[in-house]
Amino acid sequence: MSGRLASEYSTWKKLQQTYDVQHARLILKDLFAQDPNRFSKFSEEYVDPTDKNTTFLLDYSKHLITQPILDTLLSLAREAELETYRDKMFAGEHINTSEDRAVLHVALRNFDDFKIQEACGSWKGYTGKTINTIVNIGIGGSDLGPVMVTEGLKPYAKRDLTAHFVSNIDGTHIAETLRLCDPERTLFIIASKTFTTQETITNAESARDWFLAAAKDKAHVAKHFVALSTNTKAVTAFGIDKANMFAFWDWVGGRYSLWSAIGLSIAIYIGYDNFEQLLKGAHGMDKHFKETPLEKNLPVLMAVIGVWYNDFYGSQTHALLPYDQYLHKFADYFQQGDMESNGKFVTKGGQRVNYQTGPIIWGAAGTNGQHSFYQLVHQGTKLIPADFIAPATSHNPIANSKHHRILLSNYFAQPEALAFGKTEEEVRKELGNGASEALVKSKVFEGNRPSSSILFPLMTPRTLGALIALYEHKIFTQGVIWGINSFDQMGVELGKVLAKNILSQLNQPSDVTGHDSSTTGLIHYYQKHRKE
Ligand SMILES: O=P(O)(O)OC[C@H]1O[C@@H](O)[C@@H](O)[C@@H](O)[C@@H]1O
Repeated sequence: MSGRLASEYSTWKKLQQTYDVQHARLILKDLFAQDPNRFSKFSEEYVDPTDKNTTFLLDYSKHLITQPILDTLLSLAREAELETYRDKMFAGEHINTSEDRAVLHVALRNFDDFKIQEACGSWKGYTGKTINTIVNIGIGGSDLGPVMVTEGLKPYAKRDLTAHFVSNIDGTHIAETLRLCDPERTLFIIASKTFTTQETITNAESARDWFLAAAKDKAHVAKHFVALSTNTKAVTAFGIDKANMFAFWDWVGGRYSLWSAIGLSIAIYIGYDNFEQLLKGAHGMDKHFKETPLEKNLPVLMAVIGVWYNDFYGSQTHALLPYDQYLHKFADYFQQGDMESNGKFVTKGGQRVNYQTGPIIWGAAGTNGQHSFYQLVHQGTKLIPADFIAPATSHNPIANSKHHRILLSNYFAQPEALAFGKTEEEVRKELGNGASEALVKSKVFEGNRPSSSILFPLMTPRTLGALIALYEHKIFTQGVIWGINSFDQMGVELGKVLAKNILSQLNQPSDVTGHDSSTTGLIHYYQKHRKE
């Protein structure tokens, strides 16, 4: 985060040479054959420094690395002054330089300083009925975290409460959600750091109209609308009482905000005690990141291995593959977490980078992905590093855990198949003599496709907190190495500005001015065919 070009570091140059000379020889099958201790060397059990019961295993042995390569990757992190920038973040220095802000989501997990009260339960609606539904209206960081965590921790949910999340400006999203709600028993949580986001404010206004159509009296809004924001003025202008505003601060980035008041829907849904456990789990990982030597520092290891593929192997993407249905939003969440943080082509010093920065993050819950895109992961022409994530124990051990054993057999098998593949010789043997050459070739798995495996005992609030913080710090580390500011999001602005201009031109064809012929043609076609 010094803002220097990573390609200028001596260790970067060394890594490039190492790649050029060695990559053809980095074959997982051989690396495992040469060293029977490879697994124990390249795996680490995380034990939460504040709670020995929160653990998981990170196996990074199925990566195209040797000890000297890993050592050089860690030297790269040192040359980029990772430790200094990490300490600056924890000390509250303004490492978000473009916005001149501190980056202190880690302070929210130091929850002695932070309390939010449980808002539901005793909370009654305007007719005196208890609240049984919450609707979080927010987008981006004010939506994805609450959605991912409430899904992830559903087994801890209070069963008498339903949570909905509305984000898209598409009227279908709010309309379909409101169909499921009773105005007398619904609490709307308007989540927006800035309270100016067009989608959120428009959805909130439509929710308020829907509510008032039933409740009639504006005074009842106070019982059914709360706000999570940094912008008191805009919240009160909307008509939400200041007393119903849960504040937070500009040093909490949107995509790092589930730990703040933005987590209210999570706290209501799983209860405050469980929310606190989530924070504690993240705090444990913060401590690990802050205090563990880089050689054993799990987010750092994941980050530097990611840099190896991204910048030297030319991998374009990174897949997140949780073998846990509860984590089906995990990849969506880190799509924003990673891509909005590290999708930048300019360093903090303002230079255009001459290397790749953030990878494209994608994924789906296993085993669904296997029946969809794994064909390409196994036999396509692209190298796709992947993280396989699973719990040893399921919250739903139905059929004597038969489902879970099958799920986990797939979780173990896929990384094995990716790494070791199937040779032509093996295929030939299997098919016997008469098989065509084309058929033989089509059944070969080249292997040597790398992955990490993360295995934890059971999905608990504390474990999920640790896992989220693990990835946050991985993203931070990579941002430091690439010299970019991981904490602004200038790239989302241009489209917003253009949309605002176009919105004012949608009435009639003669209003459409100042665009290229493609954009003009598209808007004209829309104007011809709309029925409103
Ligand atoms: O929480 P608010 O202010 O509504 O922002 C919601 C989202 O807006 C987007 O444009 C991004 O910048 C995200 O980082 C942010 O989380």
